[in-house]
Amino acid sequence: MAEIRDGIDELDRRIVALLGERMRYIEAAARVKQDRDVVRDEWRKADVIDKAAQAAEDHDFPPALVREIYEVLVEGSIAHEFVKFDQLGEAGE
Ligand SMILES: O=C(O)C(=O)C[C@]1(C(=O)O)C=C[C@@H](O)C=C1
Repeated sequence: MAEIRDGIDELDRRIVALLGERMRYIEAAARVKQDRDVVRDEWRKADVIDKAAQAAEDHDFPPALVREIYEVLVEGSIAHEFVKFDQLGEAGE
């Protein structure tokens, strides 16, 4: 059991490292977007979640669970992007 848990812990470190890498792209998006109205993009959110669900099927992981995880992930990313977007605006004022 200890070996299994070590394996899970190692994978979790890698998953969180990748999530951090994803968040750096969110921050890049905040720098590139010119208008606060385009920070939230519902079409793109649905596109991201659909692609993640497809990837889940490819990797034998429940797609419905990935949809739930990505709903939280993308909403958290949007919230983070708004914070960064607003900070950039304040810095430029
Ligand atoms: O694709 C974008 O425009 C992003 O900013 C990335 C992202 C995401 O988390 O994938 C975040 C905010 C948008 O609403 C849509 C998608």
